[in-house]
Amino acid sequence: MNLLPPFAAQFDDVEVTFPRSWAMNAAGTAHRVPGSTALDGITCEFPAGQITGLLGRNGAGKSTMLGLLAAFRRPTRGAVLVGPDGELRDPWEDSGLTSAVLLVQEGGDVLNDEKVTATLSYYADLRPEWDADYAAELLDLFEVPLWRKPSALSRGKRSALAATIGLAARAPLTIFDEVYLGMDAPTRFAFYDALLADYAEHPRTVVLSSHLVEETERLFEHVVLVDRGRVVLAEPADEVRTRATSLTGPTTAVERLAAGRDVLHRQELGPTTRVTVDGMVSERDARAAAAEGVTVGHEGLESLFVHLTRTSREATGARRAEAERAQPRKEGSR
Ligand SMILES: Nc1ncnc2c1ncn2[C@@H]1O[C@H](COP(=O)(O)OP(=O)(O)OP(=O)(O)O)[C@@H](O)[C@H]1O
Repeated sequence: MNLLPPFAAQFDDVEVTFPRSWAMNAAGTAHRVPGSTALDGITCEFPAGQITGLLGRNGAGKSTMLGLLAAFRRPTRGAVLVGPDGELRDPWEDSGLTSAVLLVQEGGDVLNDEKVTATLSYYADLRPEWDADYAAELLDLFEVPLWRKPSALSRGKRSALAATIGLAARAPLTIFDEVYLGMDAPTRFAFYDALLADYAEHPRTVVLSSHLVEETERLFEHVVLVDRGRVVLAEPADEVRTRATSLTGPTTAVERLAAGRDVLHRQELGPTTRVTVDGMVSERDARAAAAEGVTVGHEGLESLFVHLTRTSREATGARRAEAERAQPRKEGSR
C-alpha cells in the first residue's frame, strides 16, 4: 500500500538556457564555451498513475527535463509543477515534494565505497515506502552481489542496482533516466518485466527516458517526444502507436495508396513494396487496398520517432536515396 497517491507533473512554457562559461582544454588553456538553450518553451504533462516514455535523440533535452522534475535545477523561464492531482506546485526547495520524487540515473545515487548492503540501508532509512524484501529479490534476479562495493561492480550490474533502487523505493513519482545503459539485453528485459509487474501491484507515476524506442514502447501509456529542446509530440501511447501505417503489396497499388501521404520509409522486395506513412488509413481506403492485395498494418513508435526527429540533412539524404531507388524503375518502365 502506497502512503502517498501517484504524482502528476506539468511543464508550462519551460526554457532552460546555459550561459557562456570558461573551460580548460587538455593543454590547460582556458577557452570560452558558448551558451546554449537546452529547453526551448516546453509545455507538456506527465499524467498521474501512468508510465510515460520521454523519448528523444541524444542531446534532445531529456535529462534536463528530468532534472527539473526532481528539482535538481530551476527553469530559466516558465513553470515546472509536481504533486498529487489537483495539488501541483513548484518542487524547488520543497522537501515535502522532493522526498516523494526519485530520479534514478545510470550508476545510481549509491555509497560507492561501501558494500551494496550499506546503500540498501541508506534507502531503507530515507524512503518511507522502501520494500527491503523486494530489493533483495531484485538483486538476486539481477545477480548483483550484496557484499561488493558499487565501485567494484561492472557497469551493467551498477545499472541493475540503480534500477533496483528505483523499483524498491516505490516513490509516487519515479523517474528512470536511461537507467538501462550498460545492461545486457536479458537484464534490460527482466527490468522492464519487473517494472510492469510491480507497477500493476503498486500504482505510481513512472517517467522513463529512452532512445531504445522499439524495446521500451510496450511499457508506455503516455509518450512525450522531444527534439532539440522542443516537444514534438505528447499523446496517449495508444494514439501514437496507430499513427504510423504500413502498406505492403504490389508496387503500383501501394504507390497509388501512398500518393499524397507523408512517407516515412520505403522498402522494395521484387514486385512487392512496403511503405510506412504518417497517419491512419480510412476504413474505405483499407478495403480498397485489400481488394488490390495490399495489407494495411500499424508500425510501432520507432518509425514515427525516426521520422519526426530526423535532421534536415538526414531527411535530404533519405529523399536522395529514395529518388535514386525510383530512377531505375522509371527508366525500366519506358
Ligand atoms: N551543464 C550544461 N552546460 C551547457 N550545456 C548543457 C549542460 N547540460 C546540458 N547541456 C546541453 O543541453 C542540451 C540537452 O542536454 P540533455 O543532457 O538534457 O540531453 P539528453 O536528451 O538527455 O541527451 P542524451 O540522450 O545524450 O543523454 C544538450 O545540447 C547539452 O549539450
